[in-house]
Amino acid sequence: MNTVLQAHGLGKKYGRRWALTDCDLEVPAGHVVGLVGPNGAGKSTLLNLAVGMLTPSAGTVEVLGAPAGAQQAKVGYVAQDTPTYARLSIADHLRLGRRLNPAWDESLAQRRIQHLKLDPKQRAGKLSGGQRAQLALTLGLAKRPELLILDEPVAALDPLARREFLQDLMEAVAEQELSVLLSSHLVSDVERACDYLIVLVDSRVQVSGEIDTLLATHFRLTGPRRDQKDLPRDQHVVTASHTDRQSTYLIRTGQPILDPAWTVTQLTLEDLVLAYMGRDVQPERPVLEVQR
Ligand SMILES: Nc1ncnc2c1ncn2[C@@H]1O[C@H](COP(=O)(O)OP(=O)(O)OP(=O)(O)O)[C@@H](O)[C@H]1O
Repeated sequence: MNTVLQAHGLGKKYGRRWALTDCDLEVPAGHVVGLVGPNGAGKSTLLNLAVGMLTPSAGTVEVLGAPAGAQQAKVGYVAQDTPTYARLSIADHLRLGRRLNPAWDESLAQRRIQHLKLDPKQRAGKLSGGQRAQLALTLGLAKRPELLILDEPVAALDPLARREFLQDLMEAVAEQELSVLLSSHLVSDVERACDYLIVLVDSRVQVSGEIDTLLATHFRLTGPRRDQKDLPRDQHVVTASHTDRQSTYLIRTGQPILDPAWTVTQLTLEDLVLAYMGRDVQPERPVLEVQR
């Protein structure tokens, strides 16, 4: 697999408290990857380590084949609070982008600002939260990076702006060789824009893989009560719940489910994400990567 980001045993400590511990993760090239996980899972810490804004307390992280932070011209980053310079105008921001980035795409930047109906003379400090996010996202896209890292990029946008932004992002990916890693709490946004999913809980990757493959290999089985140990070995249990008479399993398998006792239903992406987010962090049988 061609990767744009690789973390091995990665950890970050703030004072005496670990924010991320022993994290192993690979992000494949050529995808829009959605990084999903509960609050405090370590997503922002991981992304900050990946762009070199933080230094690891343990382990390593490589981006585009080099230590994090060494490829700044090729990596675009929009942090969670979409920081901009309050006293600089939008036009100043674009000027700065042009000066600092060798591959700067001025026409893309101008087009987006115009389309967003933003006044180039307006200072960033006077923009609304959503407009500021759009400015930061415009700078990230116009940099024409090889890897664009976005920490909750659409959180401050209204639903229409969110949809348009994700559309722009997908177009940019289709037009150029761009890989994207974005964190989000909104599964619907991940579903719309991403083709690859990573679920991170407590610094651990619970599942990762192409979304189509994940959806084709995860099922809900409902039927008469049955012990987990009586399931076929190729059926990896993600979650299980039982009543006196009935069992419900959420399983991963690459094999057909032949047992007629089960009612088999397909999962939505939200079902799948919630199942992995809600279960114990250390699975009985590790379910790390789903491949066909
Ligand atoms: N500057 C900091 N100082 C101390 N602890 C921190 C700091 N930043 C994050 N943490 C802690 O590290 C852990 C991981 O935080 P992080 O922000 O990486 O999680 P996250 O997955 O991005 O969460 P969210 O989805 O809420 O944004 C949390 O327990 C958080 O309290």
